[in-house]
Amino acid sequence: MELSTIAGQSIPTFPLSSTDEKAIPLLGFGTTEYPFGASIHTLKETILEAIKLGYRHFDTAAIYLSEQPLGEAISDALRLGLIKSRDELFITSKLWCSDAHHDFVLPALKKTLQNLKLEYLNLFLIHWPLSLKPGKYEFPFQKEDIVPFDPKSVWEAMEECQGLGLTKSIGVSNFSCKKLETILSTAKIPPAVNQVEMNPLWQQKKLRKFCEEKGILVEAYSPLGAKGTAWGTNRVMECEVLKEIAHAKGKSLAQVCLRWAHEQGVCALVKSFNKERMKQNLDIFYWKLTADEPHKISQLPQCKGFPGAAFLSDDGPYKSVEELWDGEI
Ligand SMILES: NC(=O)C1=CN([C@@H]2O[C@H](COP(=O)(O)OP(=O)(O)OC[C@H]3O[C@@H](n4cnc5c(N)ncnc54)[C@H](OP(=O)(O)O)[C@@H]3O)[C@@H](O)[C@H]2O)C=CC1
Ligand SMILES: O=C[C@H](O)[C@@H](O)[C@@H](O)[C@H](O)C(=O)O
Repeated sequence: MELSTIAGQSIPTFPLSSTDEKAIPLLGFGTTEYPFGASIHTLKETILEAIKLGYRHFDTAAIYLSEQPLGEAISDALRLGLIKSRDELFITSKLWCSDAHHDFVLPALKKTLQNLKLEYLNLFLIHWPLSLKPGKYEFPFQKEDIVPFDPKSVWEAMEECQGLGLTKSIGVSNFSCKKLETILSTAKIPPAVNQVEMNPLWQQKKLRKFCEEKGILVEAYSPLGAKGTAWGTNRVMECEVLKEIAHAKGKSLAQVCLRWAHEQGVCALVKSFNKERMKQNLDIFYWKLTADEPHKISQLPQCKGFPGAAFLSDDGPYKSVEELWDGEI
């Protein structure tokens, strides 16, 4: 793992693929919020502030409504000289489920690039192993819009996107080991990343071991439990064991969660639109957890924050959370 110094901050990076000279910074800035787009009018300034603080990795998605403000912030950062070139940034976006059909993937990526005013993404992910009727972007979506998902043809289209140079790497999100196996069984380009919920209360031990064996980098979303969102809970931020560790270290509970994720060898994506917390979340690289602390964390009872009930339908493809996560819940 190499250390790259950016804007006074050192965020460790990892060389994700041979097609991307820009290694992935192992801490990324999340741009979703609940409800989606709630602070769309201030988001550009927030992201610009994040760039000033030293964030270089940004996670967006077509469904978040944050692609456009992120693109505007990047243009402003270049104009203001905060960065010399777009190549200094690592930008991820995601294919929404209504575009998870072979012929819709490339147009969706082109639209994403247009929103971002960029010529390429660093990473393009299938957001969920799920398809919705094409053209439907309402959120929350209707159960009757859920249609069968064909991983093989969607992945082929993702590979075409990488082949065209419109994204340097491709990957998936919210995929179980079994669903990754399905992709790997026909893939010409294996997924570089699986972005999943991961925090001290949902540690993903089995999935992480599988991904490590296959050379797939795990990205941890909701590393603080996403308190206050439809997909999160306050359980992580109110966990007594984490509070005790934070108190003993003189760090915040959020910093303990992010440091723990970092020490587990994953890339953590954290969202804060508050300047002080944005700063605090960056300060996780110059101290360590002591040996007994990860041990205490590893003993915490596990409880998934977002089982994904919205993605279930009586007509399938997933009728239960066990089917959605292939029993890994
Ligand atoms: N692929 C997928 O399906 C998903 C991907 N993601 C990605 O992962 C990113 C991060 O996950 P997310 O779900 O947003 O949840 P997080 O675990 O990052 O939690 C975000 C919440 O924590 C608060 N917070 C942030 N920092 C601190 C701190 N230091 N102290 C106290 N509270 C804090 C934020 O509030 P405030 O802003 O007020 O600081 C916000 O309410 C997303 O933004 C998105 O990019 C997320 C969910 C699903
Ligand atoms: O009901 C669905 C959820 O809100 C889901 O869409 C989000 O968790 C999303 O995956 C995200 O990336 O933020």
